[in-house]
Amino acid sequence: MRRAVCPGSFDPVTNGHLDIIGRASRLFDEVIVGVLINQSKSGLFTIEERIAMLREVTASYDNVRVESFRGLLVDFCRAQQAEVLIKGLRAVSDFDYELQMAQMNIGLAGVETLFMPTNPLYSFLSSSLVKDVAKWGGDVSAHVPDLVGDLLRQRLVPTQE
Ligand SMILES: O=C(O)c1ccc2[nH]nc(Br)c2c1
Ligand SMILES: O=C(O)c1ccc2[nH]nc(Br)c2c1
Repeated sequence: MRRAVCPGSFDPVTNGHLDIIGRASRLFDEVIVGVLINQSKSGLFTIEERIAMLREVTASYDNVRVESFRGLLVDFCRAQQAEVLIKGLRAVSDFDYELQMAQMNIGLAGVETLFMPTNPLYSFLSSSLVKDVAKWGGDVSAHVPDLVGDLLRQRLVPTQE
């Protein structure tokens, strides 16, 4: 059983994330989307909300599971019996940090990291950019699943000038 973990904050999930998750689901028997519980940073959406959004938008993939985790990513991989991490790469600038993490994770627990080039359509996307644009009333409907767009609008009353 070939399992892969796809980690992130997913605050919220974007079309870029969904592209990576969908492509990974076609390569592995099972993909576990790991939502990081990060005590030091409070996000826009709660962990439960992020998990609910992810489960909703990945419902059509029968081999994708969504779980949250805290602490070391490699411990989560071991607990899930996943040998591989899957990460999207949007630009060369992503690679520096990702390479460092990948080398650490191999060293820590022999967990491999496979990088997937993001669809060029989404290479400028990030959850934080989407939140910033939505906060000021910008239209992000092309960049996030409809469910997420609706929740963003509900959560972020456009900030008045
Ligand atoms: O949601 C995040 O923080 C995040 C970060 C980095 C990421 N690389 N690939 C994916 Br999918 C991904 C998700
Ligand atoms: O949403 C983010 O912050 C984020 C960061 C880094 C990322 N690499 N690939 C993807 Br998809 C991705 C998404």
